Amino acid sequence: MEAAEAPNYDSIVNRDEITDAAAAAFANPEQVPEKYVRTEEVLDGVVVGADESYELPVVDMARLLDPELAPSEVAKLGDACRNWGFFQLTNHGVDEAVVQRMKDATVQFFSSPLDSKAKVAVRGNGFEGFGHHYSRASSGKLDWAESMILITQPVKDRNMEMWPTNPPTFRDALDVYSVEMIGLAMRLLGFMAADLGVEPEALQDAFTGKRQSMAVHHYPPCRQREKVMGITPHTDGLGLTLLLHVDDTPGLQIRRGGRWFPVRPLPGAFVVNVADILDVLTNGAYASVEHRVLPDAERARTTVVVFQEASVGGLVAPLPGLLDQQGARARYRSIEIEEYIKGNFNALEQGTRFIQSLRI
Ligand SMILES: O=C(O)CCC(=O)C(=O)O
Ligand SMILES: [Fe+2]
Repeated sequence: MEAAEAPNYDSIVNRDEITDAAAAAFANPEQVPEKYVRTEEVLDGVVVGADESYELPVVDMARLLDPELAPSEVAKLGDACRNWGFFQLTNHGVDEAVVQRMKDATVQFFSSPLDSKAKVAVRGNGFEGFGHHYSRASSGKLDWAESMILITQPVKDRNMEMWPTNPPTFRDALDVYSVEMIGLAMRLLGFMAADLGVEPEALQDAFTGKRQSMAVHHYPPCRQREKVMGITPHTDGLGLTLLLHVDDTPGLQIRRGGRWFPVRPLPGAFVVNVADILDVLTNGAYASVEHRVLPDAERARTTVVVFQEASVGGLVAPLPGLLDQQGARARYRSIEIEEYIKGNFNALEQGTRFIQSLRI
């Protein structure tokens, strides 16, 4: 593979270790150390309340796979990707045992003592390992969460010394899960292609053999919810994101028209979202939308998130087939994937959005 197709995620992200002090803070939901206090950010934007009825898009994989029901379900999928950038996916067809093993291993990993988790702690400017999520240099504040990030595919890109051995089931659970998620992503991309009016391969090829990384997040409860952020508002920088709720604790919020819409997790569903590269591939037809996490006051929340990278011939660019078919002009300029990854992480740290700078 050419160098341009295997971007290096290290040295471009800044992640803080989970120190003894951080672990102690997370274990005490009553008190919030100054390093985590960011009330102004939390209160930026109205949260749509439980009293207002709204329906986040739900897409049913069983209907997508049914030839009779597919056309209307593909339209629903397309509508979700264009107008929300997010949907919940029901009847996803992923082996329940695989999902359960991943959930169990994740819960066991986070409930083990800090010195055990710290065996795979982030190192230097490393992207992978156990630590805080990305730190925003500009604010100096930290997210109220502990996260572990790993590169999972292709297998040759794995950094096995960063893969936990405790619990002993973790590595195998993740290995099997990561393969299932590629399959799920490819099926979804086929239906997205149908919505976009291009051949399935036109979109799927952009993801085939590309990198997959994953994050497991644990958001401890916090009684002073208005003070802390579980994850800073951001858009996802890669292609497609597949999120699994390990429990039924809510916390994820999606920005729409200046307001935050809480996701009400449906039992057994995945939350799928369009990330920045898919926004570019579709020439802006699909929207990569800002989201954040607020921790719950009472209950911990744990998620497993898979990120699929994409590029076309080493470039992040609108799909040529899509532009031809629409006779449209490109809304984004093309950029090499390596350069894109660097720019994206840099922008994330500064609190800006890299794909804005690619707009023509
Ligand atoms: O845990 C969540 O609900 C969201 C995580 C997320 O946005 C991310 O990892 O990019
Ligand atoms: Fe995200």
